[in-house]
Amino acid sequence: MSDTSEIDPTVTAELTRLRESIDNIDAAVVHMLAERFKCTQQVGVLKAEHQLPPADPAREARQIARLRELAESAKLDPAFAEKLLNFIIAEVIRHHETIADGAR
Ligand SMILES: O=C(O)C(=O)C[C@]1(C(=O)O)C=C[C@@H](O)C=C1
Repeated sequence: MSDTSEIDPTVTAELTRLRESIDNIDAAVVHMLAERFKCTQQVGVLKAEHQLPPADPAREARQIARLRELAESAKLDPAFAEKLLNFIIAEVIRHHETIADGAR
């Protein structure tokens, strides 16, 4: 059923409306992530300047616990929220390591 001419126009309109919201949300996610990475880049510079380790497992544990609680109250799968945060943090640590390598 890939031929849209066979789909009920009210269904197509509803699908379009929902996809417009999805596109707006995806744009917001990209902008929020860009802001987050701007902050973490500054953290990376600060850590490199003061010879602090790129990763802070204790901080991560607090972030994960907090995010899992937020996810639960928002009816989002806490395991998914944890995986997403870990994915983002792994990238941040990679950036921190690159900054630290450049400072040596
Ligand atoms: O808060 C820090 O120390 C950071 O470097 C930021 C951040 C994060 O992305 O939130 C990344 C790496 C650390 O292990 C913990 C948290």
